[in-house]
Amino acid sequence: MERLLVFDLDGTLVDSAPDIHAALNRVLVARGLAPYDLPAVKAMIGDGARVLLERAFGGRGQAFEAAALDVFLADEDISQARLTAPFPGIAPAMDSLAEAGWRFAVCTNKPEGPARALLASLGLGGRFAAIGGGDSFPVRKPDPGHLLATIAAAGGKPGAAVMVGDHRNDVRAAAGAGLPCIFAAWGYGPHEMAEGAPIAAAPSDLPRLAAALRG
Ligand SMILES: O=C(O)COP(=O)(O)O
Ligand SMILES: [Mg+2]
Repeated sequence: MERLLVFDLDGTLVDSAPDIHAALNRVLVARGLAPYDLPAVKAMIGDGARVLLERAFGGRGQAFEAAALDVFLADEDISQARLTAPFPGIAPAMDSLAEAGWRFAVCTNKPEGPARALLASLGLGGRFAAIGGGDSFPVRKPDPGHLLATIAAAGGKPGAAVMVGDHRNDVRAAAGAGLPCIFAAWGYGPHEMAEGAPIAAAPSDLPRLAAALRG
């Protein structure tokens, strides 16, 4: 059976925090609120754009405004890579996985439109059999339904799939869907979020770990 590696996007495939940081701070500063530093923003990523803004506004003692989410998502930095790039080693790791017969999908809590645009702007869009965004299905990670729907959209089978992600939401979605997850140590989540999942120190570990999980 054809094996499918399902990548999380922000913090796993691409280092998008610098662009998210810049766009978020523009929204805050335009409203007279203090900006955040990059590590603080990395710690707020993982549950989608709306929750990111709720956390950022909440941290400044302000209620979330729906209008701010529209401004944030319309910011070019969210969908056009300016500071964003694939993490070092991702491209060669995908090349060797593809040679070993793996196909790829993306399961991200970022809304699907910006996720697709971002991957296209990096020249990566064509590498994925499916891109499941945070608003593509009725549920999103950590709900396993998001991962299962993405696998189905890719024409894959959960029994031949592996998730790779940098957040507890990725680990829990995979556990709920009954498939293994590799935790990406290069991402934004602290290692405790692996919750016992095998940890890849670098993308170059992925071919070996994925093969061990679905040999
Ligand atoms: O947009 C987010 O908060 C998280 O996105 P991810 O699921 O690709 O990490
Ligand atoms: Mg992530």
